[in-house]
Amino acid sequence: MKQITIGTPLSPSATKVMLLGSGELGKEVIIALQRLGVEVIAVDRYENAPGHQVAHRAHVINMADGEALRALVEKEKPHLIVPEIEAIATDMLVQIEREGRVRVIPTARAAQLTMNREGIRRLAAESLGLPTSPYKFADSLEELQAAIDGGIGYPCIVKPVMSSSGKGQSKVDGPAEVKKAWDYAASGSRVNQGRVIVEGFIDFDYEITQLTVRAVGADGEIATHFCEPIGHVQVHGDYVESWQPMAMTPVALQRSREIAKKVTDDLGGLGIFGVELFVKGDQVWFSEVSPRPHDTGMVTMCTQRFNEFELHARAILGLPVDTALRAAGASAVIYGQLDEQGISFKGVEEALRVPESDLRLFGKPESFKKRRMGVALANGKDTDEARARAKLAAGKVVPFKA
Ligand SMILES: Nc1ncnc2c1ncn2[C@@H]1O[C@H](COP(=O)(O)OP(=O)(O)OP(=O)(O)O)[C@@H](O)[C@H]1O
Ligand SMILES: NCC(=O)N[C@@H]1O[C@H](COP(=O)([O-])[O-])[C@@H](O)[C@H]1O
Ligand SMILES: [Mg+2]
Repeated sequence: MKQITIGTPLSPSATKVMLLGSGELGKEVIIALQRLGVEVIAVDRYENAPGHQVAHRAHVINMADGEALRALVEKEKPHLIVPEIEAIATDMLVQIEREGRVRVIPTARAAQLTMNREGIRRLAAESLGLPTSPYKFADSLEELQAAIDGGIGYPCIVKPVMSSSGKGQSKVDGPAEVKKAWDYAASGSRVNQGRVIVEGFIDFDYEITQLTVRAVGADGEIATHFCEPIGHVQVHGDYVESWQPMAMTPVALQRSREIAKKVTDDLGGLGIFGVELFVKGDQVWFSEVSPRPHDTGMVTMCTQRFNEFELHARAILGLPVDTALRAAGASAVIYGQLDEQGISFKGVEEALRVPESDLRLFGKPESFKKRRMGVALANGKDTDEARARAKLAAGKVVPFKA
């Protein structure tokens, strides 16, 4: 793995990186890359996405359209392609990578396997033998019912095979709720595939994201680095709060990292991964993995020497990383609360008066009641204090339409 030479942006020597997806996570990756002198091209499905607002150039295309994707890659000729969301034409990324002119982060195969829950779940459970919830796939309501009756049982979780941030996901407690879950999955699927995964419900004590970085070491070999574990709370499958470090037993931490190492070794390439794990006592289950920065990892903007976006930027360029924790901290999500374009925010000043707090307002052009529009960050003497402060700060910020 070679280090990439960094040139001058907007000149023939420029080192060019194309982000596929330019939401709140991509925006921070772009800022980190630009600080290292990289020329960044931001792509998303709609105009004025958060990352578009801070990139050298912005494009709006249907990223699930392989031909549109290829045409843009040929026009921009980036050195690296950095997928930021799952819903992209990953088959085309595999082809482009094969042609050898562009590197896909971390690898086109990783993007392809994680785009669809079936790909990554079968890899983790069936090829790598990692512990996961029991699961089955279904293409119709009848198959879903048969999967539940045939062993998955109640309660269970139904999700579209292609979705994220909990879209189309529901918990099913009994037979009366199966049809509703099927219909909801069909409506929430990113690409309406009409296929779902049904998973046995894991009654975990807590869940974590183990941020795992694959970066080039001084010897030129790829080494794996772990961040301190991040604890989080999810509501309806979407993260609302996260904190770092999460206190874990030594055995649970070791098992988490063994699982993270196995799955990221298999996915390969360079960059950061968010490995999602469920923990009960010393027992650990693999849930899923993002081959990119993770939403719960936004907390690292106030906890680590280098946040997860900076780590991703460094790792993909072949540069050294340092995953050290600096201070205990927490993040709390700010939802849009309104279905409106061009909203404003009251209470920013009060939020920033909360001790050791900070805010990110993403600048998304359109708000939905449950769209993540910002995040509050806070430090404290421990994660309890940080969590209380982050929630307090987030609660002070009130979206309104002027
Ligand atoms: N089998 C399960 N048992 C118990 N809880 C679950 C299970 N599957 C999912 N959950 C809960 O729902 C959350 C979201 O699930 P999952 O990560 O699969 O969805 P997602 O839409 O891919 O989310 P994201 O894209 O934000 O990571 C989990 O973090 C967990 O809180
Ligand atoms: N769990 C995945 C995740 O958090 N992805 C982040 O949300 C954005 C989409 O937001 P939107 O749906 O509000 O456009 C993505 O672009 C990415 O930054
Ligand atoms: Mg998840």
